[in-house]
Amino acid sequence: MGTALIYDDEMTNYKLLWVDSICNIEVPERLTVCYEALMRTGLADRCVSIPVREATDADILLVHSEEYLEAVKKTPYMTLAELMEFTLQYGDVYFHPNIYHCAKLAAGAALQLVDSVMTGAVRTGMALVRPPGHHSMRSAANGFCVFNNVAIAARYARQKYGLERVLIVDWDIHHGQGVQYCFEDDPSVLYFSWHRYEHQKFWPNLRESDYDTVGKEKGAGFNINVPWNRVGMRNSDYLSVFFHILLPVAYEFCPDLVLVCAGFDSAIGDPEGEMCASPDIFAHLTHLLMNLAGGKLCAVLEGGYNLTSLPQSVCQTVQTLLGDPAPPLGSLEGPCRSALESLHCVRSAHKPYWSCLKYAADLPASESSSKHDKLAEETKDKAEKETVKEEKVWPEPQKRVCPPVRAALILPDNVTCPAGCQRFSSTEGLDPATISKLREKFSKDGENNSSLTTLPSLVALVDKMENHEIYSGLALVQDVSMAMTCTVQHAAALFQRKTLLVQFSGNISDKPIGKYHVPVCLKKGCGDVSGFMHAVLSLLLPLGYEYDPNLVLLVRMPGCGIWDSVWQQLTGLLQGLAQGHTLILMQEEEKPCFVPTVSCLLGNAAPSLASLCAPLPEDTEEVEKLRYHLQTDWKLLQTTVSDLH
Ligand SMILES: CC(O)(O)NCCCCN
Ligand SMILES: [Zn+2]
Repeated sequence: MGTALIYDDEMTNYKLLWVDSICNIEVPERLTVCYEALMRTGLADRCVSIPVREATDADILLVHSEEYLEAVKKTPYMTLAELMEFTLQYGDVYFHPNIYHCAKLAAGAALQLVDSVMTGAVRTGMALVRPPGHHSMRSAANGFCVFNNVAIAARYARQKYGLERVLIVDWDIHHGQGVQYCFEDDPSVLYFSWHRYEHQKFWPNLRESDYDTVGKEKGAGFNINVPWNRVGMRNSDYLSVFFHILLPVAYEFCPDLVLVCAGFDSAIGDPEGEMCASPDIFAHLTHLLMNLAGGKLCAVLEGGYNLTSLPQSVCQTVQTLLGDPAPPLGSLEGPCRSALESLHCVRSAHKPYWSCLKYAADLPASESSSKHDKLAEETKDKAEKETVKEEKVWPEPQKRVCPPVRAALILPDNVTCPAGCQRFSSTEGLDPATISKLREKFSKDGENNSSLTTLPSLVALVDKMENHEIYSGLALVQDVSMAMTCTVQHAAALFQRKTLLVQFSGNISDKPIGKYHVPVCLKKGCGDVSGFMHAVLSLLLPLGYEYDPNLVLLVRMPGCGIWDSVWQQLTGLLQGLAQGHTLILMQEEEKPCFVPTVSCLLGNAAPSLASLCAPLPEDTEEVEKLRYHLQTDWKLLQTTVSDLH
């Protein structure tokens, strides 16, 4: 299924009409540079273009009050002086005779996106809109926002499609307090936001933007605030929060739909965020959310004020929605101390509400309230001394080209090759010496068992992945451990190759734990979905991202007992690594589950898991023990400040 792109240049037809040094960054060019970039790169043509529509009064009243709507309705007829007067009652926002019209289009665009995803016309999509929405409240415009586009979309989706659970991920660098207020007592909408906070010294300076605001009454636990108390956060800081807070909670919440407040002022170069995450991080943030809710993901533009990193980030997001391989992120160095403090505080604040955080560490002693206020005082003094904003530079994101063959399969002759895949058996390009060497190395006691015949094809397949002719592969073989040994040895022999080998077997590994050997023994083996997903999200993914392999080898030993649904989630998630070069080895008898596996290799979303229950205590302790043991080597495994040595 396709990816929707919703945009209309009518939303560029309003702008600031007077001098205002706060609002002057919210310019029409924000939309035009994004749309032009999507056109120039050919990404727009690959999307399904869905027209905008005006949100109706009923749509807007899902979130806003009648008096507010009536007041905004008067703005098209106001003189300049009246517009300025009208604006004064709100914070950090401006009005224009045409902004009401554009605000209806922005909200309507989000609703069109929800409709096209929920009706199955497309699987995912992005709405390029302005004015943004996540600061606007029931009866107030705020922070360049007039109507709360995403909050309206969430209410609309729940009402029209009877959804039980909606996840809102707000990666804009500002706290969407309007969204928080809207759903803070509502357990059916989980709102996650990270935001520049600097101990309340950054706009909108709200005490309730801190990590200890977790939601009210029935909504307790369903509001997650991650404050960034320093600027300069990088890719590792963002990924740590996804691996150790958002993803475990999101999988436990098990949403029917994912809405993203896609603000890109969290990217490097933005004057508001002053962060250092590269535009291609949004390819990974998007990818990591795409296997939730059966892939139903709607991204709606919020902020983003650097006219270079904004379009780059938008293109990275759309290209991932289209299924192109995620770019390599280069060396990740682990979260900085301040990010680790925030991570630690958020996990401990939400410990009572989420079983995946049941074993999270308690609040660090330093977070006692007196320390909290003192720190706020200190930071205020520092923040008041106007710091000069240095000009940031960053490399143009790397071109992401999808290899001509999306999935190559090595199959026994009697197994049909599913549509969209290519049967692979050629050993062309392999010199005979290699083939005979494989034979003598792997043939046991002379018998010429047929699994020998697949080895040269496997070697040839790895070579074609190496030079990006093939995206991913799968082999149904007779002897999976021989195939594994051969593949690992060959891949290791290739220049500069790092192979992440993930092996699923029923029996316990005897080799000791090491930096490059991590046996995870779960009490019920791969059969326990929540224990398994816990290990994948908080151990395997961080390890894999930090290792940054060129190849991911997934080996399913016979009788490992892994559930197909979990196997598909894993296959989907791991395609964020190695530019999607995933090679799967399975025993021939496992034929029944190879078609759903192939579906994930083809970029289709994995089916949603059921809501995860608590992992077994033994399994959580096993994962925590491994994490603790390995985090000196692998910094992305850290989750508490005490982890810093
Ligand atoms: C949409 C948004 O979050 O980027 N708006 C930021 C407003 C900043 C006002 N100082
Ligand atoms: Zn913002």
